[in-house]
Amino acid sequence: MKYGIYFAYWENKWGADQRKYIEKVKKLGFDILEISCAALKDISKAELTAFKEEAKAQGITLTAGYGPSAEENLGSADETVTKHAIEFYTDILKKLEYLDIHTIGGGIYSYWPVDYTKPIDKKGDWERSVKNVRTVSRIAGECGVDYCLEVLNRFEGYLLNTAKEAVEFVKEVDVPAAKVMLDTFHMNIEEDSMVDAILTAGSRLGHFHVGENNRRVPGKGNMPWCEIGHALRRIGYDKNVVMEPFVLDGGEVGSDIKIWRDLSNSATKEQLDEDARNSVAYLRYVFSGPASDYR
Ligand SMILES: O=C(CO)[C@H](O)[C@H](O)[C@H](O)CO
Ligand SMILES: [Mn+2]
Repeated sequence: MKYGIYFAYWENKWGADQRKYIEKVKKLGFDILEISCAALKDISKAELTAFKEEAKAQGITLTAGYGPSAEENLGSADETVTKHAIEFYTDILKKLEYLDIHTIGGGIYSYWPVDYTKPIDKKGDWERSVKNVRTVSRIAGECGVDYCLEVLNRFEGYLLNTAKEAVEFVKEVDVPAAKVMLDTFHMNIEEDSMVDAILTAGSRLGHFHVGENNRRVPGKGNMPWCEIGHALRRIGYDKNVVMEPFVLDGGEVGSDIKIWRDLSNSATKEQLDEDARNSVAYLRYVFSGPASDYR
């Protein structure tokens, strides 16, 4: 398994300049930096090249996350929206291919965060989304990218709330590049058992986000990390484990993630870095070992 962190731990804007985090995460002991596709929308070829070269020079693997806007919703009943969404993903996937990024994950079958003041048509949106994710994940496959559908908790999404639903969805899409993505923060709200959810996803698990129950760095909350690691080893998971801590309030990120207090306890930049460094060392230790080993 390779271990990473989402840049937004340090930022309050999705579209922030993310290149500087490549060197930082390398120094902190990570293998991966996860970036937001928001930064790729209007990026120049020169900037893309600089990004790619920096990652190569530092020996860092890049992955991509995204929370699509309502205008990029592949499940929308409005054909203008779904047409625009398909064009948007086609452009992003080509950029990911150029950046040598092989994983995109998030609520990329719908939009995020969902506006619950509007009526929800789960059945209709599911059908439209399966059809349009099929189109987009075929393009992803041609670009060498795994299109990973993140299971989100009920307050952030309504189409895929459990691993079981995501497996059904991915089976209906029936394209090899379309995979299930789990996130321990969301699983903790929706799943009966963390272990059973991972076993349910099995070989379809394409990407894995880790975070505590309150979205602090792994090791600072109450998640059963030993059992989670054991379940990942049981399914032979050898892909990416990306931590997605959110501890800073304020800005676009604080508002979308619903951070209404400073979960960092007024941490300095150095303390935030130190927490990330210790957390990835902890995860490497807890998640390693033979499939039969609980320790
Ligand atoms: O878990 C998540 C949201 O709660 C998602 O992984 C990301 O935050 C989202 O895709 C935004 O990039
Ligand atoms: Mn996540």
